[in-house]
Amino acid sequence: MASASSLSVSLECVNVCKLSKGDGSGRYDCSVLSCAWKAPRILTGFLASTAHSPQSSSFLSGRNGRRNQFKSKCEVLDIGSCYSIEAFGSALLGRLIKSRKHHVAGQRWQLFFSSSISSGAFDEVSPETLWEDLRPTVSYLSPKELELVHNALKLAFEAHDGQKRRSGEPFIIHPVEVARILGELELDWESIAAGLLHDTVEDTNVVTFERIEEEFGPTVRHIVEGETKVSKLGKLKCKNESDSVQDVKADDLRQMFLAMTEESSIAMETLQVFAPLAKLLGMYQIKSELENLSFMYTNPQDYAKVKRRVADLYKEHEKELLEANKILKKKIEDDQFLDLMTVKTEVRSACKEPYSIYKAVLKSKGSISEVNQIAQLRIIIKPKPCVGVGPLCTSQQICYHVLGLVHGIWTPIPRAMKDYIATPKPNGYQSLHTTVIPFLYESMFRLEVQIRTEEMDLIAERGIAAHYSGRVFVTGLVGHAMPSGRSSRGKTVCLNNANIALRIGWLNAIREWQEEFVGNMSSREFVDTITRDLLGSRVFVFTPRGEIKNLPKGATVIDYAYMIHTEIGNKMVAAKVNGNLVSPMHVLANAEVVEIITYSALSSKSAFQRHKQWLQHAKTRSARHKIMKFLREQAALSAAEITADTVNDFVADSEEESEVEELPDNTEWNRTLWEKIFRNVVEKSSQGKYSEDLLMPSNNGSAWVPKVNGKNNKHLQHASLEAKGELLSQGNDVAKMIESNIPMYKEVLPGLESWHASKVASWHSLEGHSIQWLCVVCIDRRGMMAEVTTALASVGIAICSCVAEIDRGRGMAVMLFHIDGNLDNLVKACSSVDLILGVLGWSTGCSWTSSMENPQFLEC
Ligand SMILES: Nc1nc2c(ncn2[C@@H]2O[C@H](COP(=O)(O)OP(=O)(O)O)[C@@H](OP(=O)(O)OP(=O)(O)O)[C@H]2O)c(=O)[nH]1
Repeated sequence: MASASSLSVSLECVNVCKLSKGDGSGRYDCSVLSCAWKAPRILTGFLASTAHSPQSSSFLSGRNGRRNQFKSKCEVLDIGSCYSIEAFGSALLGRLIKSRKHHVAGQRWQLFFSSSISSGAFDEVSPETLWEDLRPTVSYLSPKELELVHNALKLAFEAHDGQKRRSGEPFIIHPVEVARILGELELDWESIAAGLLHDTVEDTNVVTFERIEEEFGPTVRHIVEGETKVSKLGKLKCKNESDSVQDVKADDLRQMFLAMTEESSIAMETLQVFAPLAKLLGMYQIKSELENLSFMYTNPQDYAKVKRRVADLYKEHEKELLEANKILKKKIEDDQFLDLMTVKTEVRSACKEPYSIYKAVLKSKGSISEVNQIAQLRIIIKPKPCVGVGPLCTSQQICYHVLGLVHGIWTPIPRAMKDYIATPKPNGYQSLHTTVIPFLYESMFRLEVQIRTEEMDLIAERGIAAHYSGRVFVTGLVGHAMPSGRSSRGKTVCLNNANIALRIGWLNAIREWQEEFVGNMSSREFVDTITRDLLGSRVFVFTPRGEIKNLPKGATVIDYAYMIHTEIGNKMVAAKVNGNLVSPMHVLANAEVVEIITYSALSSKSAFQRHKQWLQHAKTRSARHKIMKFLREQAALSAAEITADTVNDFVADSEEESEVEELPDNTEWNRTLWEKIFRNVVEKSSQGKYSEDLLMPSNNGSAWVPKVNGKNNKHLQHASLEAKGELLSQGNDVAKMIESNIPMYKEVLPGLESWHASKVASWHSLEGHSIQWLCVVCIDRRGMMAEVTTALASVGIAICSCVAEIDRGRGMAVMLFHIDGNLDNLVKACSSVDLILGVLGWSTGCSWTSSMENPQFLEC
């Protein structure tokens, strides 16, 4: 049983919109379910928020107020930017209830339909008949919990007694159906009780929240109350708009006319948002139901064509499928290894779902009449919990053995094999896939074979619900039986926490994103982020330790760094792929080994500049958000005058640009920004530290202008510095050089300060006057010097002298240039030097003769 406390994801707010009541009540039933739920509550809220008539033949049968429902839904989801995976999970589940019946309507090779409430049995509905019907579904609960659920059912019955839908169906059937679906997902008793009671307070006078809390505890109340608030909000909204009754009716009528188009836009939304979310949550059954129904509504012609094609193919290949099934079963039965290692191995025939077939057609740019591969065989292995002494083999190894059997009897199609056991999908899905041609010499009938254990199959069907259900799983090692959990519906279950933890890694990613993005991202953006980043095509790369990391296709090193850890992304200065230094903008390819080089002492300015550029190359929204946050922080640190507004403007711009994933024309922006930073840093350095009289007056009484490289340099801003501790004097006291304030200097190369000072002093002494210098600290790599000098030359900076040192042990280098150039050029130069791959930072300044009492410096 799923426990409310069993999940690490605790979220503050659940927002849910009812799809439709389907009862013709004409009320505005958009709802917000707002409560602090744990993950299992996703499912309860999701169902509880959705009313559905099992008898309805329409996918979305709400009649009146539908338009408002959906308008409000968007508003609701955005309230206070409070969103959560529960919100989406809830809304998602809402779509499920309706779809149940369509399983029946659909021509499937394998049908299942759990509801046993028949439409003709309305008159016989009583608490006891309903309980008889529901009980088997929730039989995994303890006797005490069963009693509580039974009591909830009795109370719900009492509350809804006499209430009927237009169809004549007693209202109580809806909450019982909700409870049934929750029961099928094996959620905890509180979720199921709340499912039964979710409409009792709102729709009846019998039950109060206090009573629910008294009889069922605060958790059940919390869920029911949250759901009820949602519905009330919809009603209040109507009142607040102070519409007259006529107005409301007119609006209802208008909406009736719009209903048909609404249905298709709702179906479209389901396809675009909710089905992908079901996929994300690993709820493949639900995903398929939602997709097929939406497909039917959005594109009835193609839907019908696909169904016809499936029926034709089925007729055509039915015999082959049965034969293949038989051959495989025999092979499995005769296999001694399987006999030794497994309790049983099932072979099930299945058919690809209509919408999946259609997607494949679109992808191949073919036509529906060309579809020829729809048959699937699923081999579900149940390993023995304990064989002999010690581990004999893992359950995964049994799967690979079965794959060998399949390939031994049938010809596999080259490169069609997929190993989702070694590299599970982000939603936790594990299975081996291969496609074979079983009767190669007689027919081109293709068969997709999926091989997995019972445990993997459970996750394949239920996804997140399997993780948080009471069911625990078969251990990975055959021969090491873990303590057996409750046996649910005859299935052996054992705990394997490591596996579970591994598989819910993606859930943690969502949680992390949610924490990260609350307040920064609208609900819709959040859904987009998840669907795009987690559900699109993937690329698999390795960490230097050999762990597999899984990113969206097109992701760059930047995405990888941020996926590993926000701080890694923030401190990245370069990266290696397969041992070679690459740009962080490098687009990852499968099987690359990616290593991130970080540097903690990067100056804020430098970090700002490079991350600004990276922003355009981060493919994942998650990385982009993290970079934007970082940029704000760095901008604040770098220069007070780069106001939050400036950065916000920039961030807003880049958000828009990010859709097209293009590099911005950054030259103008860079220049302005860097000028600001330069001037600001210099000004900041002098703020509060120096009194006016310490500034050296010029001969003509105006502010003193330093002579640099022998010339009066008007462009240089200047500041005097406290003599205490920060002066570097060198040699025969002919020059003083002020250390620029970039912390990396001390760490990068030992003795750097004195090396730096001595070089500057010697240039100073050689020239006989102040000189301008630029120091670049970087990673030691081929071509670095050429790139830096090119950057300087390209903006008109003259290089008078240059020295460089390499620390091979650390793979770092420092270059010191005696330069000649004005501030504008220097700004441009530093800006482009900063973007050179492997540059960690730079500083610039000028030397002063010792005769000057108040040394001046320029720091960048
Ligand atoms: N339960 C579950 N099953 C999965 C998952 N991913 C793939 N499958 C199953 O494997 C089939 C083939 O998937 P893949 O081998 O990845 O092939 P693909 O690249 O063509 O999608 C899917 O059929 P399909 O017709 O391609 O379905 P669809 O995923 O395109 O809708 C589906 O039956 C998953 O995450 N969970």
